[in-house]
Order: sequence, then structure tokens, then C-alpha cells
Amino acid sequence: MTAMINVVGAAVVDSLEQPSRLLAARRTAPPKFAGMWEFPGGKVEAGESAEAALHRELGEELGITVRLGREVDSGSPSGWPLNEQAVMRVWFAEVSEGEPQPLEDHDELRWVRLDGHEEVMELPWIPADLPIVRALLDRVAAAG
Ligand SMILES: Nc1nc2c([nH]c(=O)n2[C@H]2C[C@H](O)[C@@H](COP(=O)(O)OP(=O)(O)OP(=O)(O)O)O2)c(=O)[nH]1
Repeated sequence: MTAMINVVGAAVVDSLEQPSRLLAARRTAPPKFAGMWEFPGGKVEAGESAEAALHRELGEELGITVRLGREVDSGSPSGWPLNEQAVMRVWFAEVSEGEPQPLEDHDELRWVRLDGHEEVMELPWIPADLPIVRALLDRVAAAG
């Protein structure tokens, strides 16, 4: 059996303590995901921790430094299944330095409101992200 690909993503929110907006990112590639919205992030490299990979990816893709908050728990230590080969762990994060810009892999970033679910749910997310987005909205609503 080949090893699973470990992906990490960030649910960047305006405030870890009182989140009211989420930063969604629109992918440019590959063609099957281009135009779909996702959590900025990427693959964990060999010898790298998941958290270090997330900080690296957010620096490369958005030009930001973040403070990580809680993980959006999937109930499994390896994270949320994306497909047969890949799993993704997702953390809440707040920008501590920089202004998010679509430097790599995205052509648009959008801060969407978390108080109603419409603005978030009407984006065409990568389908595998939908359970994660729903869990995140539930988490925010439960905390509010
Ligand atoms: N970053 C990210 N990837 C996701 C999400 N949902 C989802 O299915 N994926 C998939 C798409 C890709 O097949 C894989 C992540 O790969 P990536 O292309 O973002 O990783 P990377 O930046 O390290 O890219 P590369 O070095 O392979 O070019 O996970 C998501 O919300 N965020």
C-alpha cells in the first residue's frame, strides 16, 4: 500500500477568539480544481511537521505569518479524507503579519461572513472540503 499524502490547510479567520470572517482562496490549478475554493495550504514535505508545513505554505501562497488556533477536528489523527490517496488536517489561524495576497496557486481571496452560512456555502468549494466547511461553521456557531 502506498503512503497517504498528507495535506494541511488553514481556516484563516479575522479573530481566533471571535471569528466573524473566513478567508477562502480560489485555486488556479490543476484544471479539475481551477475556479474552486479551498483552504490555503498544501502538502507536507518529508521530514516536516504538519504545523511547519502550514506556516511555510501560508508564507509562500499568501505572504502571511499566522498564529495557529485549534484544529478543526476530524475525529481522526490523520485528518479529513480528500480522496483515496490524501488526507488533510485543518487549523484555525489568525494573521499576525502581512496582508494576504494571492501570490501563488490562487487568483482570488475572499473574506466571507461566518454569521449566516449563505456566503460561505454558496462558494463552489472543492467537494471534499464541504464536510470540513460544515464542521467549521458548526464549531464557530457553538462557540458564539
Ligand atoms: N491546499 C488545499 N488542497 C486541497 C484542499 N482540498 C483538497 O481536496 N485539496 C487537494 C488538492 C491537491 O490535490 C492536494 C493539495 O495539493 P497542493 O497542490 O495544494 O499542494 P502543494 O501546494 O504542496 O503543491 P505541489 O507542491 O504538489 O505543486 O489536496 C484544500 O482545501 N486546500
